[in-house]
Amino acid sequence: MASKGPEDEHPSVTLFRQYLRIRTVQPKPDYGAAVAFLEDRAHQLGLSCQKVEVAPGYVVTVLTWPGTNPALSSILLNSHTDVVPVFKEHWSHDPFEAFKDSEGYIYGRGTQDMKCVSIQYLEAVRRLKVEGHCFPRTIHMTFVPDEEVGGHHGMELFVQRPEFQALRAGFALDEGLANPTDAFSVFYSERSSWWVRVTSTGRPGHGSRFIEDTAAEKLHKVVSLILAFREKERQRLQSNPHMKEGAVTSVNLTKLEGGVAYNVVPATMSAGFDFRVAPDVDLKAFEEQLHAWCQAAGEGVTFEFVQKWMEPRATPTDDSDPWWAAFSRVFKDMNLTLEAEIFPATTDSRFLRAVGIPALGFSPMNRTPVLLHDHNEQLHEAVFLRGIDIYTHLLPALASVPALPSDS
Ligand SMILES: CSCC[C@H](NC=O)C(=O)O
Ligand SMILES: [Zn+2]
Ligand SMILES: [Zn+2]
Repeated sequence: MASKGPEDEHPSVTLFRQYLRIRTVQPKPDYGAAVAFLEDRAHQLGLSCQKVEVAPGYVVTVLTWPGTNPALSSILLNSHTDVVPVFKEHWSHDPFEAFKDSEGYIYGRGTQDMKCVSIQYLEAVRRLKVEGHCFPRTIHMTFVPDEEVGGHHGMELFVQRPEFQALRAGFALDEGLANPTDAFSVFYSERSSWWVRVTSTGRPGHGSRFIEDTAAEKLHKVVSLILAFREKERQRLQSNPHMKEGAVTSVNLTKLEGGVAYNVVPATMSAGFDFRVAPDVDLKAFEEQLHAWCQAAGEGVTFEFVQKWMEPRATPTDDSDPWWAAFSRVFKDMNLTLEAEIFPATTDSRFLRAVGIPALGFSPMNRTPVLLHDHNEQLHEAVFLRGIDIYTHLLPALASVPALPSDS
């Protein structure tokens, strides 16, 4: 596909590229610049803009398009403003320049995760407003900080605030993942993150000796047991072509710590694991399993949680659910294929679902490889623009869902 020159670039693409150039990159995101950009958009679109500082320096920006029936609950369109760091030397273009190649591929951190979605929401609302539409339900667009490091200074705090209650959200959309095929992925649940530090203690001594009961031997045992479990889950996924990644539990050994010198046997060593526990797992039983692995390794092996999510929830995906019916109908009408899945990592949707708000994770990117957090993250401008079309069909459908028992 031939690319248009800058003079005839679609204005929504130009806006997307402007937003990509804002360096909201962890660990020191320029949130001030993002909030200023969003305030400007609110002004351009004639929308009210509320800023809620959930922690010092952490602002949630809320743009609101009021509905015609204030008695109804609202639609919440969520996106996070931060992006993950880059290894610049591995990129073919500056990740914060929003370079577009001659074929129309836009390179940049956040092209998929998830600055595309933020701009698609804004541009879909703009188009619908310009065309003179209005819908019964209010649409709120929330732009939150801190998602990429866990949302503890973002959505986790926001859902507890009176300003959040006042939004009266009945249903939410948040991020999903690209899909390399013709189909679009939608996520109705997600795995629970359990970050676990296993600490092993044992007898120290001189590095030249056969010391009994060392911390390292016992740590090795735990690591082996956990990696054997990993292999079992990997096989379970691989042997079933219908199974998606989010349906099994994954684990990776992500940290190893310990040791002071080559010739000193250390008394303590530790290993860090990133578990992503599938939503159908009995969490209490799984914690018992962690105890059992440590116990099997020997005396003095313990574990602690660095991150532990205990409230997995699923948003209904049966046609008797009015939100799902409205959402999926749009895809049927547009002749697009939807694949409903469990999100393999975590998103801010978990905080919304935990306070009882049904949420679907959806980033409208088909025919696109999954490149979030990867080098050369990119998105084709045609896929981006098609995403705006999809939202211009989705928003009217969702914001017109008739009154529900939960609305009163
Ligand atoms: C559990 S907090 C970390 C959140 C992070 N979210 C997106 O990548 C993730 O690792 O899934
Ligand atoms: Zn994201
Ligand atoms: Zn991310």
